[in-house]
Amino acid sequence: MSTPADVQTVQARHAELTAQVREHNQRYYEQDAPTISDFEYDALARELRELEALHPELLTGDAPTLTVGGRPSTLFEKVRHPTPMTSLDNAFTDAELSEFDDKVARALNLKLGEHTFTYTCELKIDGLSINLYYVDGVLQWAATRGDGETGEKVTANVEGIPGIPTVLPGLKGELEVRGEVYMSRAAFLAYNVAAEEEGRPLLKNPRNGAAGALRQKNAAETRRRNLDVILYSLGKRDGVPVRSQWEVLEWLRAQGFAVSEFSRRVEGSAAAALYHAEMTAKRPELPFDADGSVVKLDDLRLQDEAGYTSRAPKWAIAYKFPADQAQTVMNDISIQVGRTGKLTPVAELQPVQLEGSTVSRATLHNEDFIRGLDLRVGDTVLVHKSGGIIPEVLRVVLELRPPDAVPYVFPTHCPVCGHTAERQEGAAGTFCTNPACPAKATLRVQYFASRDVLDIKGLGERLVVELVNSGLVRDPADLYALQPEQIEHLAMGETTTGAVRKVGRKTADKLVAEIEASKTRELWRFIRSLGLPGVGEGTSTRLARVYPTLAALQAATAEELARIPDIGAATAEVLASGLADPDMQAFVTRLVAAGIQPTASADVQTGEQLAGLSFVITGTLSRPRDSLKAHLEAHGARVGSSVTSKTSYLIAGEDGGGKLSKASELKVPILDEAALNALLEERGVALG
Ligand SMILES: NC(=O)c1ccc[n+]([C@@H]2O[C@H](COP(=O)([O-])OP(=O)(O)OC[C@H]3O[C@@H](n4cnc5c(N)ncnc54)[C@H](O)[C@@H]3O)[C@@H](O)[C@H]2O)c1
Ligand SMILES: [Zn+2]
Repeated sequence: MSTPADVQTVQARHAELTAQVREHNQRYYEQDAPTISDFEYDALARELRELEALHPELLTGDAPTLTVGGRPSTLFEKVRHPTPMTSLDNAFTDAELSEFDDKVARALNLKLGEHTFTYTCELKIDGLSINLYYVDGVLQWAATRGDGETGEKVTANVEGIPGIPTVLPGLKGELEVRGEVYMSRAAFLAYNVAAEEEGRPLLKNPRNGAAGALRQKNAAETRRRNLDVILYSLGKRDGVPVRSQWEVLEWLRAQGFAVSEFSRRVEGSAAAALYHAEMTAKRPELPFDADGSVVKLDDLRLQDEAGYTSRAPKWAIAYKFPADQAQTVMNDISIQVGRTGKLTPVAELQPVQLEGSTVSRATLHNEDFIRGLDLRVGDTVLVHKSGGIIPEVLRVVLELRPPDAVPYVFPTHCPVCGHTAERQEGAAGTFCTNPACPAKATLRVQYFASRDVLDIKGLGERLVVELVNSGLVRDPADLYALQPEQIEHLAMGETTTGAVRKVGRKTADKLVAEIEASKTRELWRFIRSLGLPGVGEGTSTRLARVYPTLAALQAATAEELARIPDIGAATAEVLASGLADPDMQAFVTRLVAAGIQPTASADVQTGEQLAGLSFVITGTLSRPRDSLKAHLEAHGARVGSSVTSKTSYLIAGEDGGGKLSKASELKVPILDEAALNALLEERGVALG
């Protein structure tokens, strides 16, 4: 018998949990911005379900335990799913999986212990569900799950995702194909590396990256995230000859849909548990984030017979993986100084096992990241592996904070050289202000020589440290003055017995030859080597298309730079001031004096030499305007009819008229015919 006091606490706890689950649902499904991890969420939802099972009188019709997902966003057109999209119930142990097996038997009125079901086991991909709707074999729309009844139409955002055929020849009637849109770990990590380098916000995790990309209106950003899809089930399926889940997967594959290679058909729930154990072991090396396996009754007829609860099928269960996060103590925060002089804080952790490896450090990105988490030395923290690879601090376990822990004060001086460190306007990072900081010099030279920049073979990290420490090299331009006799006696590393290994004459000769050969690398590599904030491979390539030499780039103004596609006004400002910096000017001058001779970028192909440029033509020229227009367009340029701030050049013949004043007002450079011909020649475009 429960006392009134018990009833009150149960009611209070129920109300509290209901409010929490509702709030986290909204953050997760509607705002794509969860504030707790899935494991913490699952624990809350589970407690709530258990409470409701014990006290069914607490259960109301609008309980979050009975609903699916969140409200569809008003940003998108809404669409009703022909058949509802459901969620999945969870299991966390082998015992719970076996309970599920019994429940299925009961739902089918079979005697316990006298059945062995065939199951199809799949990975539960951590992405966003999608419904693809076809009529007579033609894709009509793609929609998110939304609240299960009504989703958001995101057809344009799935275009270009490999593995979604838009036409299925020979099919009549209605078809719904369901699956998961996700960001692969590789795409996620690549996105974040570029974002960090270019100063854009980082993605929290692949599922967030996919959800954000699918549910937004900027198609360019969606493409940038390189989404993938895996399809795994059918809703309406007029005329599709399948009798089992396994046949559904085979049919989908035969139609050209992207299908998982990790699925398996097994006999009995013990074999399903084995599949789960195998996948748990495989998890760290999967190409995508997965949060469990899904065990589905294979026979579609039996599925129909078993039926659904209000939110999930009775014939399938999500068997969740154990937590991929760990709790540990942060002993200290250390500071690393990077190539740009950026001070990066790093969490020094009490070593902890996480997904098969020992984690003892995690990047903390910058001062704001630490402040956002209110991270203090001595705190207990939750860590996980971002993209399955990079250790990251998720949050502080506040209940375990030592009473004497104080807020972290970010250093005001460079830990390597002792000069002042400052935060720059508009940037998240704090930078060492000493242009001659040895940490910077070493990393700048290492960066310059690295494979993605000048690609100088044989110039390893250790050797660069020696070159900087011996005073031979203070910046990358010094490399070009090196002589073999200066290098041959330097240490290059240790032998297996611990003795110092010298460079030696032969290697020194080879290295000097490699350095010499790098003088004619593609221009974009030299642009990238300048280490301008926010300039990765993409931006370097775009800049190399517009500016034929480093000197031309150096003279670029912010207005000019802002005209280049994908470079915004803010980036243009940062670039222009970076280029105008006296140290940068001196460095470029020294590079040029060292005799570099950059070649046109290899990715510029015939037909693309003028890509990124937009022209307006005015006045009378020596050739017909139409033919000039066609010629420019044939090489990738755009030719507009009126001068705007995005126009790269105004080509002016005799009697240019009003467009000339417009161009000078907007500071658009004006080319006469001779200047145009010079530009074309520079780009390797025939005069036409
Ligand atoms: N962190 C938070 O604040 C928060 C809040 C709400 C929900 N969540 C998380 O969201 C999930 C619960 O949401 P849910 O309702 O989408 O249920 P679910 O993710 O547990 O299961 C249903 C979904 O699994 C997906 N799925 C992936 N692979 C599948 C496969 N092979 N076969 C069938 N389905 C497959 C489908 O999209 C389906 O809709 C949990 O992981 C939960 O932790 C987290
Ligand atoms: Zn310094």
